Formats: sequence, C-alpha cells, structure tokens
Amino acid sequence: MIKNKFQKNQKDGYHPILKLKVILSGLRFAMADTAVNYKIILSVFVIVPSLFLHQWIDTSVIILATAMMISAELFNTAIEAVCDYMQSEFDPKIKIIKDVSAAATTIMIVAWIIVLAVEAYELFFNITL
Ligand SMILES: Nc1ncnc2c1ncn2[C@@H]1O[C@H](COP(=O)(O)OP(=O)(O)OP(=O)(O)O)[C@@H](O)[C@H]1O
Repeated sequence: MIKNKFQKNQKDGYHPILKLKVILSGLRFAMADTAVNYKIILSVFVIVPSLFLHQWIDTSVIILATAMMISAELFNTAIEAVCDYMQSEFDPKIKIIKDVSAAATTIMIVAWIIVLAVEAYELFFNITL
C-alpha cells in the first residue's frame, strides 16, 4: 500500500535505510538536470580555495547559499512535475503556479550569484569588502 500522510496507513517507526533510498532516488533525478549541475560546479570552484585559505565563515556562507539554491531548484522541479502530472494541456492556473515557482527559484539563484561573486572577488583578489 502507498503511504499517505493524511490516512493512518503507514508503519510506525523510523526507517533510515528506506529514507536513504528515497533521498538517493531524488538526487539521481536532480543530477540529471544540467541547470543544477553547472551551478554546483561553479560553487565548488569557490568553495575549494576558501577551504584551503581556512576561510571557514566564507565556506559556510557559500555552502548555505548553494544548498538553498539547489533546494529551490529541486522544489521547482517537483512543482513542475506535479503540474505536468495533473494537467498536460495548456491551463492558465498551471501557468500561474509554474510562473510563481519559477520566480521564487530565480530570487534564490540571484542571491546565490551575489554570494558567489562577492566571495570569489574577496578570495581571488584577497580584498575584504
Ligand atoms: N500546462 C501549462 N499551462 C500553461 N502554461 C504552462 C504549462 N506548462 C508550462 N507553462 C508555461 O511555460 C513555462 C515553462 O514551463 P516548463 O514546465 O516548460 O518549465 P521549464 O522551462 O522546463 O523550467 P525549468 O527550466 O525550471 O525546468 C511556465 O512558467 C508557464 O508559464
């Protein structure tokens, strides 16, 4: 039986292996998205020097911004998938849902770009802004 949070048909208890399998399955789909992959690579290019320079606060800020950006991208993908599952034809309500989701993701991407640009500038030119 498929689990449903609103119906009490799920087994009690915590199942870490099952949880890990679910997370890995989600990540497998996420890694197939080029738009997410190249952003992760860009972040790694700034995270690695910040680690070598022991700039722990900077490293934490970049990791936080990157994690939030990836989460926003994944939530956006999930919302798009639900919309496409519910309605494959043109629907003005689906348009609003997808546009709002895309706008929310873009806000997070802009914040990530700003963090990455400031951190890269500071790290590579050794200038404290
Ligand atoms: N069923 C639909 N009805 C109305 N408008 C839609 C529909 N599907 C998509 N759109 C419009 O097309 C835009 C892009 O939707 P789509 O699902 O193609 O996302 P995408 O371009 O694949 O986004 P991403 O690059 O994040 O995966 C939406 O923001 C919305 O304006």
